Amino acid sequence: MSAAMVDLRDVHKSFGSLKVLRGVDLRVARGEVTVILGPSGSGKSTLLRTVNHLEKVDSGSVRVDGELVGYRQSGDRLYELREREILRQRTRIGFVFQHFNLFPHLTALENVVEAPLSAQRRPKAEVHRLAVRLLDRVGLADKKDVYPGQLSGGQQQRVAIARALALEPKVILFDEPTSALDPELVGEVLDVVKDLARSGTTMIVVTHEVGFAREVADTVVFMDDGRVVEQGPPAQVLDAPRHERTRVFLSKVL
Ligand SMILES: Nc1ncnc2c1ncn2[C@@H]1O[C@H](COP(=O)(O)OP(=O)(O)OP(=O)(O)O)[C@@H](O)[C@H]1O
Repeated sequence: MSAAMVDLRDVHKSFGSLKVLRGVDLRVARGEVTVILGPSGSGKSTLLRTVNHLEKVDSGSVRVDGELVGYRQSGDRLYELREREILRQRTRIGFVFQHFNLFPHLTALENVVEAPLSAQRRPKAEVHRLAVRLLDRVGLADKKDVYPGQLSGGQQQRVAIARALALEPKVILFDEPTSALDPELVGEVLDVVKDLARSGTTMIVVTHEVGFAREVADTVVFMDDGRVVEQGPPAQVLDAPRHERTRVFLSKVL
């Protein structure tokens, strides 16, 4: 069993003949923030989606908090878990998408309480108190009864973060959480993610925000062409990259 909160070993994934992940190893320690950078199409989103079994791996293994994701092992054989078990695992792996994916017909508060009530069957009063606290934490205490359509993109994304936190996940995965936002709204969302980092939330963040990576990441991973090309502390990967491909990428984005 691994001490890492997230542990990927030799993960391969293809779509038809397109090899998108070509043997990825990734370990994220408890309480640490890993930022994944890389060119468009390098496999970052696909990698993130394998962590909660939104994509099934072709080979290799994914573990979260020591538990194999999506499969049960018996002897040498792997059996895919039933849908219900997969959904149970997903409740402990938060996911924040580029496009928020809030329910438009539910208020901010109702969006936050939905999964803890339906998937975790926790007591209503407790979940409501938690949701009010979380909306306050993301700076939206006064918006709890407002529908997503009346919120800015940055506010919607902050509701989505509160919704992920409400499941009390072991890790939160962020897939380009600010890419769909107007530039002036990026900072308010990154500030919430920074606050989570300070409080010791384990996170994997796919982003193009190199400044954020420098400030917040414990580990920066640079991916290219389905492989982890380089990983290490921000000062190493961003300021003294060892690989030519990392240098070329950074020279384009910095
Ligand atoms: N469900 C799918 N079916 C077929 N091809 C896919 C699927 N999902 C992703 N791909 C392809 O896999 C490759 C990697 O995509 P992925 O989204 O993981 O890259 P990325 O590094 O996150 O890129 P970006 O920064 O543009 O989001 C791309 O060529 C993409 O078109």
